[in-house]
Amino acid sequence: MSNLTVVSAPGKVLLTGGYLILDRKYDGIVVGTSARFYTVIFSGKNGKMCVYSPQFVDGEWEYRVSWKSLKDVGIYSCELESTNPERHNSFVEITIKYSLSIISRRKNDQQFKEIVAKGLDIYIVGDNDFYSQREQLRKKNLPLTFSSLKSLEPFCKVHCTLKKVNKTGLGSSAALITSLVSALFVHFEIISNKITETTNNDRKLIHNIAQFCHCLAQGKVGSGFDVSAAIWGSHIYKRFSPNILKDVMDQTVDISILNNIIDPTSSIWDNQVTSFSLPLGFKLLLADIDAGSHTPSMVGKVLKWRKENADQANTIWDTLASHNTTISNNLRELTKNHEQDEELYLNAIKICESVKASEWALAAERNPNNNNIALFSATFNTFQKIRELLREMSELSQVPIEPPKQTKLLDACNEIPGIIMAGVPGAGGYDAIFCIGLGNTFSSQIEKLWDSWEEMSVGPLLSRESSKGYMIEQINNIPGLSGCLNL
Ligand SMILES: Nc1ncnc2c1ncn2[C@@H]1O[C@H](COP(=O)(O)OP(=O)(O)O)[C@@H](O)[C@H]1O
Ligand SMILES: C[C@@](O)(CCOP(=O)(O)OP(=O)(O)O)CC(=O)O
Repeated sequence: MSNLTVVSAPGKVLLTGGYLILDRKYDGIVVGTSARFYTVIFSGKNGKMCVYSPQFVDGEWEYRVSWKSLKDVGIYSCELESTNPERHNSFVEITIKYSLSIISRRKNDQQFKEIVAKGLDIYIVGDNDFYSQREQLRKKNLPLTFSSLKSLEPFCKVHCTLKKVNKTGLGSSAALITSLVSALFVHFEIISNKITETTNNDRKLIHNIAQFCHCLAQGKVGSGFDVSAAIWGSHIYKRFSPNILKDVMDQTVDISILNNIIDPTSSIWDNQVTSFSLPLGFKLLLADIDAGSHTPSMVGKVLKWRKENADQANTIWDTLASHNTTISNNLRELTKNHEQDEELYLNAIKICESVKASEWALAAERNPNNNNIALFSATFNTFQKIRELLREMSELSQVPIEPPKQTKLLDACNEIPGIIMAGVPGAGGYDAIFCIGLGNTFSSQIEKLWDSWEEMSVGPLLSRESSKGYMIEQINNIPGLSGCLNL
């Protein structure tokens, strides 16, 4: 068994399907980000489970591990007792407790007990993009730009506690839990430590456990798209039935029952992962807006409105779903077209990257032999219709999903040549925007627009799309990782 394990998991952006994906009838496009969480595990020495998040003030938790024997012979549940009862990180505690309990069920051997008895040192860090870097840049007198962000050290300190940190909405808890579960399962050799040998059942096992831990830590069974992105990277997501986890959402759950439920061969899991990634030449840019919205209360209000206005809501939901499907079909067709005739496809990108999307229909007429241009134009128009419906939802439910201030900013982004989709990710609100453009020339113009936008403070993020899910890493291949662990 190796003494050192490193596993990373990506953040997420929900491009289509906000609110709809809470309902198993609908799906949505979720993309993985290049921003990742890293869990690093070393075999310990002092018999304790020590967890360090060096980016944070007070980011240290120390636990004594004990095993509670359950009714059947050989079934143990792991108990963690904090050596400092004033410090708690329930997301981390729940994840370690249930991961070790399930590992013990699957690896009831001497070696496992010896390793746990020695203790573990666990380090958790997230790429800078997960947390707002405005304060760091202000302290260094740097403007809020891509190049200032690039000048920050990797995994830089945020100078505050985890409770106070401003998150950017990339799904820190899902990426953290997924990287922690998978690192523990790799460390104890339940799943292979070679990414090339990772089987689909390995991913399913980690997925099921991470969904359970995330739901328990959040105190509710959510749609789970963020954990799914951390496991599989970009894909088209259809949720699992909430009933699968409803009855085990309890800290006193019987581990043998839980172990059966999370088993990858269990037929109860009905989530669907359809492979998807952005077509070649598409580039995703993200920005965090210094305003903030409270997602859970927005979700609660939208769902209440839907319940009270079922007919009207179902028409909007179904129309949105059909537009969302058009977007994913178009993008998948474009990927196929690129594979079949690269020259024609690249030519379409070249033509469209220097023209505003509202003029692509004309370009398509002028180039009738290149149907990629018509597909770009149709994708832009369909996404505009999706935005219209989200604004209608906003008005009817009185929830600012795409509020007027965001509309103004997104419309300005669409004026830049090459932009094919500009929208509010996930639940929407004032938190964030995304832009997807063709080719390379739009990035600098978007940066200028965001920098000069006066109505709101638009903070670019460095993340791009990365279609990969969780990965087993070598510590020295990740710039800045070993340095930030203060080893
Ligand atoms: N770097 C980190 N180290 C340890 N725990 C973390 C870290 N980042 C996030 N967390 C855990 O995730 C929780 C945040 O979860 P949540 O509010 O659901 O955020 P998000 O919407 O980003 O997923 C924190 O309270 C903490 O328990
Ligand atoms: C409304 C939703 O469908 C999408 C919310 O997406 P966000 O990306 O906005 O979520 P948070 O990370 O919780 O802020 C609710 C859900 O599916 O959980």
